[in-house]
Amino acid sequence: MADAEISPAQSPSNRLEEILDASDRIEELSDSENDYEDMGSVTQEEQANIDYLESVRIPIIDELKTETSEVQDDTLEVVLPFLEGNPNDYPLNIFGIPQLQREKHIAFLKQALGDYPSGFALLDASRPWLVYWSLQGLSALYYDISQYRERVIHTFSLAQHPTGGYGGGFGQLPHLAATYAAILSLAMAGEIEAYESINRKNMWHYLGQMKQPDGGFTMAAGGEEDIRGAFCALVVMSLLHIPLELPPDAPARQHGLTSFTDGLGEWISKCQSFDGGMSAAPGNEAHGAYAFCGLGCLAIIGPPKETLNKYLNIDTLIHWLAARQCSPEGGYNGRTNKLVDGCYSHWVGGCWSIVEAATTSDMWNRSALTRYILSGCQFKRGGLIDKPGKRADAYHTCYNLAGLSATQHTYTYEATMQIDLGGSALDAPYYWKLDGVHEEGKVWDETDHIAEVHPIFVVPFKAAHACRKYFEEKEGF
Ligand SMILES: CC(C)=CCC/C(C)=C/CC/C(C)=C/COP(=O)(O)OP(=O)(O)O
Ligand SMILES: [Zn+2]
Repeated sequence: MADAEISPAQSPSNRLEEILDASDRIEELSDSENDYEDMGSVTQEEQANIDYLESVRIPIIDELKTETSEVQDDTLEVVLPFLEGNPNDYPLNIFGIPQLQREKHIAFLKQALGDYPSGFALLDASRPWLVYWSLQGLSALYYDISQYRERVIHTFSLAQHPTGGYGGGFGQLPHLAATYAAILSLAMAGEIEAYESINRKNMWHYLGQMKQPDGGFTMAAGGEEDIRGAFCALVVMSLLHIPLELPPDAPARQHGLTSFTDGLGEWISKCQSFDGGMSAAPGNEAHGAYAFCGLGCLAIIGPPKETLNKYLNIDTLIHWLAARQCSPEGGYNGRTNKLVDGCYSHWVGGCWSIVEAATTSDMWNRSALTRYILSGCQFKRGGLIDKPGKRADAYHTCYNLAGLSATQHTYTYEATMQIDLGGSALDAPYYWKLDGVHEEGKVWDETDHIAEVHPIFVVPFKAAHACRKYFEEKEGF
């Protein structure tokens, strides 16, 4: 037999080859062992070979383990029992998958809108997010949120900064993430009182301060410039019908920029990484949450078919997005070599509607994602989670449900007017239409049905549409 001693100088690929050889030979020999058994004998030499190969195979596999592969093994150990069985003992849908625990999730999100113990003071700056995640999660579950209208208006009237934009609460400096969550919450709460609580003129000036000479946006004055900034700003501008023209006091004007969209597509283009994904800022590691921000932003600037083709390499993007869907888990991870997590059901799963509006095909495994969410991400006491063993929170509840909604619906983008890429009126709220319920290969039944979620604004369609319409019909600020 060839010398199978493992030399430390061997490359991992040589070792891998050796494992595969060893495995093949063990299989061959095992087969022949069965044949010999049938014939009533197995040679001593064959048995020695089997024993030897078994003894070298295990150490080689151990040596190839890395920190990442071990965490991945640990993840499979917790996820697989949920995919193969029903450890939470939930009733099953007609496809044998745990049913959506709608009432428990509603109760969890209602609680998330209530009071918090003092230890949660650290989350104070994220208060707008807690409101948004909870309201959007409830809406996705078909729960009527109108009872929260007054509270939402009150909360955000206090969090609105006198110079524009929103902070985490009264007296806090404005931040684009808080501003994004506040505007989406107010759009969901709806009606004139909510819309009129927003100081749009100050918002225009505030956003003007965030616009950078290179085309991107910072998250706060003097803060980091990243793709979240661009997405948050464009979502707010589109929903509030903020003028595209930069305000006179915008610092970017001193660098020759006149419009909020000047240089924006080019800046987002630079965020596409070498592997096809999208990163927070040019040159960084690609991540699913940033991919959604980048694609969402391009889909607001103009029709995805035009903007994605103009600014991105769609082929490598599709390759990278598809590679985020984990096997055998079925859910998505956020970046290469990382773990499956229920929130990426939206951040990555939600990218497909935009990509499919620019291409045509159906390129992801909706039923595998559904299985992961329903089997692995429902917390026993309500709310949804990252993966089995984790605790529920409003963030994971909102984005698991948004991802589940994406698996169940198809959308179309129909621009009814010709849009100039450099100077559109950011009309995206009008152009996305619900195409229908996705039935092919479905593993969810009526008890698991989730409301449609706007593919870009991640609120109910009617909330995005009504808010934009209100401001479009209003004269001046
Ligand atoms: C609209 C808006 C403001 C969007 C922001 C979206 C968002 C969730 C950004 C987080 C991105 C990020 C690098 C997570 C890594 O976390 P990790 O290292 O804990 O997780 P991982 O291992 O899954 O990458
Ligand atoms: Zn997560």
